[in-house]
Amino acid sequence: ADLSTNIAGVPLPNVFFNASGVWCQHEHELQALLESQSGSLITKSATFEPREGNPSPRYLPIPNGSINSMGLPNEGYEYYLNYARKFDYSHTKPLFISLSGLSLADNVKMVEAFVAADLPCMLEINFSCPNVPGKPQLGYDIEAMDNALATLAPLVKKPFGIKLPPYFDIAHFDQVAGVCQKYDNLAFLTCVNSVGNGLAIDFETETALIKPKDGFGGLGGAMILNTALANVNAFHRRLPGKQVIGVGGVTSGKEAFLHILAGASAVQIGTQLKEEGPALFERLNKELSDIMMAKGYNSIEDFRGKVKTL
Ligand SMILES: C=Cc1c(C(=O)O)[nH]c(=O)[nH]c1=O
Repeated sequence: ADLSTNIAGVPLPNVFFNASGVWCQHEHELQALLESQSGSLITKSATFEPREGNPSPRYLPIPNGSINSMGLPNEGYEYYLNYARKFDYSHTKPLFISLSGLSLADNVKMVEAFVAADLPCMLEINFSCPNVPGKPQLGYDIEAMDNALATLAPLVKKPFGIKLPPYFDIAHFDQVAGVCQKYDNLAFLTCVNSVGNGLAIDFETETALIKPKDGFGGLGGAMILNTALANVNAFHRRLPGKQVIGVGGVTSGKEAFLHILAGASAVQIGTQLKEEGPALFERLNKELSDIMMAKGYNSIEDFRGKVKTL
């Protein structure tokens, strides 16, 4: 079956790529994604200055998923800007760049640098990092998000996307969609980031599993699939002129199929990629293709967003 798709008109040979933050902080990791069967690749969310991030242990697999409080470790935006400059855009797969400034001013400076470089890469601005102590995430401050978009959208000029946290209230879906609708070049939403500030405790040692933030960290993996599907479908229904990239709980072709059925135009993988490595993408392509053939679908558009209701 044909797993190709496009985001803001940019073709992807297949729907799969990494979730920002996983297998993408350093060039050798990005190279492994480039050589994998992924349909694209996205860099670790960049801040203006390089960051060490939080003390370890800061990521752990747990039953049905993972918990992390990485603390935005990254090489600084210039590292990723240089990578974007050197990237061979004749590749079959496009490059996405994730930006996660610690302030609007930092996001402005990074966006301006990328726009000035005039590169074909796609920007995904992260409004939802849950793990920077003292920095409440933009995604849960609707006014701050609107203000950020009012500043950043005109600067970016070309189509771009934002990475959103999960929402759990219909009124919030309505409010966030209302804000996003105002920005014509906001072309896609990536839903969802980790479910913020969970707590994993070891029964034997009676101790939190990860070191930062008293053990509080973002939850990912299988346990967040149904929250992710709801966010993908909520924004797919509310924003027909925009696209949604689905992420959360994809461990096989089956969950990818469900994300697309919910409305996703592409599918990112975090926890499962962290655990399985880039060979995952060959498996997912085969599993999704087999599912589509079994159901009589030839392309993504044959079933995308067509989830039925009772
Ligand atoms: C960019 C920081 C993020 C981090 C992090 O670096 O702690 N973890 C997540 O689960 N999501 C994020 O957006």
